[in-house]
Formats: sequence, C-alpha cells, structure tokens
Amino acid sequence: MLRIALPNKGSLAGPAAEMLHEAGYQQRRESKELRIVDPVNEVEFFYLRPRDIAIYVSSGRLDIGITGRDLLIDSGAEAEEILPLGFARSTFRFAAKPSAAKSVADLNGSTVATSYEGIVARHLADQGIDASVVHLDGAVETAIELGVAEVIADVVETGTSLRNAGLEVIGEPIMISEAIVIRRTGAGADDTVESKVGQFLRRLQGVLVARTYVMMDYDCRVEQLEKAVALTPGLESPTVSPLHNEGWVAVRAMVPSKEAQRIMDDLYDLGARAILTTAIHACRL
Ligand SMILES: Nc1ncnc2c1ncn2[C@@H]1O[C@H](COP(=O)(O)OP(=O)(O)OP(=O)(O)O)[C@@H](O)[C@H]1O
Ligand SMILES: O=P(O)(O)OC[C@H]1O[C@H](OP(=O)(O)OP(=O)(O)O)[C@H](O)[C@@H]1O
Ligand SMILES: [Mg+2]
Repeated sequence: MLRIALPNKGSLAGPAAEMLHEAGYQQRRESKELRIVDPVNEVEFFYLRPRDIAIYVSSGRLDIGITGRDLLIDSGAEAEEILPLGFARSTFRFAAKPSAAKSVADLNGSTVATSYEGIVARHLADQGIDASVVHLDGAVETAIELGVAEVIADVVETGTSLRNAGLEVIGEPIMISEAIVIRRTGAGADDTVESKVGQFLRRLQGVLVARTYVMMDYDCRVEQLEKAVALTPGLESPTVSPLHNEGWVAVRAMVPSKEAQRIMDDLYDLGARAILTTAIHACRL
C-alpha cells in the first residue's frame, strides 16, 4: 500500500484533494479525518499540516507527499521535488514601508519577521547580509505596524495583503513556489513502491494535461492540410482521416486550451470548417 501525505488545511488542501479526486482517488468526506484508506487503488492518505509533510516524507515513514516548494525548502528536510502541480502558485518576497529600504542590500542591521525562517536565514547569509530574523506564525504583514520588525519576508500572491498593510516589495522574489509532489532524497530502491509511485505520478500528469489541453477537430481541404497541421501539431502528430467528400480531410489534435480560440480563428481563415473543441477528462501520455 502506497503511503501518501496530503495537506490537511490552508491554501494547498482544497486544490490537492480536488486533483486527487479527478485522478480517481478516494478522498476524505470530513475535514476532521486524519487518515483514510483507498482500498481499490491500494493507497493510504495521511492528512498532515503542510509544514510537517517534508519531515514525514524525509523520515521514510511515508512514501511521497504533496506540499509547497517554499515549505519543502524552508524545512531543510532530505526530500526532493518530483512533480510540480501548478496550484498554490506564489512568490516569496521581502517587503517594508516604502521609505524603509529600496534594495536587499539596505536590509543590513534590520529585523526581518517571517514564518519561513529557514529560507530567509539562508538567503540573507548567501547575500552576505547581517540581519536578525524573528519567527511569527502568520499575519506577518502586521509585524511592521506593531514595531516587531522593520522588514517582513512572506508569501505574496495578488499583493492585496501587502497593499492593505501599506507595504511595498523589496527587490526580486526570493523564490517562486507552487504545490509539488515530494519524495525522500535517494528513494527509489524498492521496485514495488517505485512502480506504484510511477502510476500515481502518471495519474496526476494526466489531470494536468486534461486541465491544460482541449481536443480540437476540424475539416479542411487537402491543399490546406500542411498549413493547418502547422497550427495544430498535437503532442505527437495529429490524426488525419479521409472524408467522404473527395479533397477534404478531418483532423484531430490536442491543443493548449489557452490558445484554442486563436487557433480556431486561424484555422477558419485558412478555410477549415466544422471546427470543434471538446474537453479532455483524463489522459495518459
Ligand atoms: N494566498 C496564497 N496564494 C497562493 N498560495 C499561497 C497563499 N498563501 C499561502 N500559499 C501557499 O500555500 C502553502 C502554505 O500553506 P499553509 O497551509 O501553511 O499556509 P496557508 O495557506 O497560508 O494557510 P494558513 O496560514 O491558514 O494555515 C505555501 O506553499 C504557500 O506558498
Ligand atoms: O498576496 P495575497 O494574495 O494577499 O496573498 C498572500 C497572503 O496570503 C497568505 O496569508 P493567509 O491568509 O494564509 O494568512 P497568514 O499570513 O496568517 O498565513 C500569505 O501569508 C500572505 O499573507
Ligand atoms: Mg498563511
């Protein structure tokens, strides 16, 4: 039975459960459940604090886990990223009152409040900056107003929390984060676990592809086929079938959903007709 750590709350929990459900795994019915078994897929899920997941996975007690890249790096645990999942995207940045600091070099001698002490201490040391770090559990933006620190280092997504606190970012992002699948560094010796992990990753990759691609079908004249195929090259190569009407073919290819409308316009301009897109519900590449 594959043992998988999942986030039990916060920004990662809902989207992770949704993705696993789409991948065909059973999920807990109540947010108080700490552990469930999915007997059909031979998987056991443990719902843990997102911050603790890298520690459990690095200990080898759980085979893999879903957490945030920033949380993995902050923990310093012996675990590695094996698949990015595209949700809970955020940046991690320094911020302060507009007058306080213009660049990271200005942070010398200041106090930085953060929930991510590991990332911040390492980053400051790498940059040769001497600043002290104060650990806070959350709502870090308020630390400046209340005089606990002059600078904060925190997760920034829309920037609303910073704006509301009258703060501005300093310098470039310290890191870009998203939800990821992790496993213990150096794991992979056990063939049975390895094949189950491989199947789990293929299922999640299938969900990612189904979310980012649509299937496109259209009819076009044979003379236009090369130009049409250049617009819709598909992942491997498009399927081309003859139509009953001579001189016409039907083409089928996967296209990125974000580009579907532009591609449909371009195909129409080429003379293609009966252009359809349909959702992909699941896939194995
Ligand atoms: N507003 C946000 N938008 C996108 N991702 C976020 C946001 N806040 C936190 N994250 C990401 O979620 C993960 C942190 O999860 P965690 O559950 O610890 O914090 P949280 O979502 O802020 O929840 P809470 O603070 O309520 O416990 C990190 O990877 C972080 O980058
Ligand atoms: O840029 P934004 O879109 O505003 O998102 C970033 C904010 O979201 C998270 O806070 P959360 O609500 O989880 O509270 P917390 O600070 O207590 O963790 C994070 O810690 C930031 O404060
Ligand atoms: Mg938070």
